[in-house]
Amino acid sequence: MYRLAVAVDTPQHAGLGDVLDYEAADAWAPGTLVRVPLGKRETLGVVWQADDDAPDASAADGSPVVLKAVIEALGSLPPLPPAWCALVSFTARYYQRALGEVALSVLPPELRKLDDAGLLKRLRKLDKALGLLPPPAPKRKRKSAAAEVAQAAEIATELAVEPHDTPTTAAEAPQRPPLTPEQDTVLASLTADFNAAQPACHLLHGVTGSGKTEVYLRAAEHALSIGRQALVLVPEINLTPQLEQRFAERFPGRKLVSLHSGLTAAQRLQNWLAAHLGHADLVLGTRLAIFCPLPRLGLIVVDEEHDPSYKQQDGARYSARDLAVYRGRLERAPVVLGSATPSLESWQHAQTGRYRLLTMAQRVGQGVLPAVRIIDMKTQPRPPRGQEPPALAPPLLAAVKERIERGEQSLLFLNRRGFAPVLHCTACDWKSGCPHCSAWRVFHKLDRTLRCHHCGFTERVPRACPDCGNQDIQPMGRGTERLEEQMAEALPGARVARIDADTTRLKGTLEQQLAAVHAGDVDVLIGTQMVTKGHDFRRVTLVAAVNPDSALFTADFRAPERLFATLMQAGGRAGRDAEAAARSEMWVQTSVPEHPLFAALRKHDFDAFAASQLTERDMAGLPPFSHLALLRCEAREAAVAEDFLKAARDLARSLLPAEQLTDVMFYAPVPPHVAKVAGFERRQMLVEGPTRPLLQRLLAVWTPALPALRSQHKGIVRWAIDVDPLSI
Ligand SMILES: Nc1ncnc2c1ncn2[C@@H]1O[C@H](COP(=O)(O)OP(=O)(O)OP(=O)(O)O)[C@@H](O)[C@H]1O
Ligand SMILES: [Zn+2]
Repeated sequence: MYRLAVAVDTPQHAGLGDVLDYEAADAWAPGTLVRVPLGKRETLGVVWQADDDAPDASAADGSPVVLKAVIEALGSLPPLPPAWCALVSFTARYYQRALGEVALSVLPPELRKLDDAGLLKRLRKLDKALGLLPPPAPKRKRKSAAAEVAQAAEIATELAVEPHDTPTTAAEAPQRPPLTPEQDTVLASLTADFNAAQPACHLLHGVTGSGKTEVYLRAAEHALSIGRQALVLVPEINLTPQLEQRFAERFPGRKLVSLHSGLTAAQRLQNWLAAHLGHADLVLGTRLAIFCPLPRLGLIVVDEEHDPSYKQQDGARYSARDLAVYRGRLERAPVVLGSATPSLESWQHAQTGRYRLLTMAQRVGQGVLPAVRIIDMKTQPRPPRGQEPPALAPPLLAAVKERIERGEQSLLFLNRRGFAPVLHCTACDWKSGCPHCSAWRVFHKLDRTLRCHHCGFTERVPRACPDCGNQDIQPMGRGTERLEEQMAEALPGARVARIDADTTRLKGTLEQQLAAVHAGDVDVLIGTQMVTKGHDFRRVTLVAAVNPDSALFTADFRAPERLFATLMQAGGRAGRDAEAAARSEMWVQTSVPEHPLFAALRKHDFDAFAASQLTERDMAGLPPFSHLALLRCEAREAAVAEDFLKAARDLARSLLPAEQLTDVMFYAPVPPHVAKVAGFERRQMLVEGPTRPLLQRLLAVWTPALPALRSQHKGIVRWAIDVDPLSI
């Protein structure tokens, strides 16, 4: 019998250690999926280590330990590669989570339901879909570890590593535009790096419309041409269909799969299998795709690398962008981080030479960036008493009308969905608060509901004020739904459309709506962030940020960086067609026009903006000049949450060696932006270390001590550590 150390998803902080030992008749290779008993359940695990030499274990007191037996190995599947195990180990360690939790959470959920026979069926189905010969039926009984390893290797070679004969000849040669000189330079630098002993991480800083996607396509083409696989990450699911289409057109006859949360469980498993077995040449996906095993990985692209959605916001709060850099090093694959507005972290790495900076400063063709107009809302004429100001200042409305007359499109960006962010009573000043959260409930007019965007609590809009019975309750402020209504009124005859999370709930609607925009069936498009990223709109010549200020008035030190990126991205949707570029405009309505970010925006000067922000960060000792972790917790009562955080701080101080006590800074526990959600008070405490290793050393001793501390603080319902937190 063999002893296998297996990673299983034990409850968080159960104190069971990282892996559990089981016995098996075969020494299954590390990375093999197994079904094992856990308590009364049967669960999926990943073999982490197989020990040939220690069949009889004994406890510290000398009595033999009785190990539970592995129920079944999913031997039809080649083991997950060592690089996958290494990436998962690193993620667990760095982000302070249990190994098994990370390992299991990044596998397709469908795998948990399958036994080996079921898995074999899926594999057969996949082979049939790909027109491949069925794999040899793996022997169920294995005789020795050596035979097992040999067989695994055999299966791996047969299934995974051999490139498959794909009917490339039948496919029409795709159209490839000749590269611009900038693209050419960038690409030469990238392709040269494929031969490097240790390929670099590249930061591709290319203005919007400079043709970054074309660079990704060519780099992927190079990777494929040398028999490797390419992994391309995008921030949002809604960008995958478009990119998928561009890649599919460019690589006819190649197998391309996508991985994102919008797929059905069965699709996700199929695509993951195709990648893991090496059948897929290209994998396109959102952040979860960073964990997709790829036996021939040769290139990782992270598009819009600055985008916050690369950070997972629950469970293991990993940054897929940062893990891409790590994975590239691990698997010796070049990494390309692309953005028109890189994160200041990546930008700083490029300045210090840790990343290789590649620049594309010109738009493709004769394209120029839109002229930026900042409207000072303080100087706009005041509306009559009791009325709200119009959504668009008069000069902006006139500019939109002009576009409509010319048959051009305008895009109005408002990052707030619903009709109005709050309803209020004109008599007693009642407001539509959420009873469970410290937030307003948003008025959605279409279905006449009040909805909390934090806990989901939804009610019909009351006919009269719940407090005083007054019938006159009014919307305050403006969301996309209301903006759409107001634009339809202000622009009679215009075709106004709206794209946000509410209009795109049904599968396929987003694609339809975008197609209508591309086809020119829309004059004025209203949307949230969703429409500002990545889209290659050819008819848009005016983009307006209707109310961007709210993004600035938060305590988060990244607020200006984020708003600048959002506005640059949004502006980047205008004038993408060279012919119309010269008359394209980006309008910004703000009551703080003096903010330096608007001056930089007007000049499209990312470098200057980044330099000034970095100086401020350096002076304030904020990232990237320091490293942060955030301890969050929730309790019914705020005092309980605060006491826990204070106790955790004292504990951390006691764990730090005396000479480092002054290096690590603990901020006071504070409520986050929304302090109460679904009835629980949230509090958080920021820990700041001068270097990553120092902070990591503290976390490595601190986190394991927190479960015991929590049990002394009875009211704590949840706690978690967020390493490199993005929103504070
Ligand atoms: N070498 C080229 N010759 C002609 N057209 C090109 C070339 N490269 C890219 N294009 C076209 O230019 C447009 C903009 O390119 P692309 O979408 O790749 O820009 P981008 O840098 O990714 O922009 P964004 O950051 O705004 O998403 C696309 O329509 C693309 O097809
Ligand atoms: Zn709520």
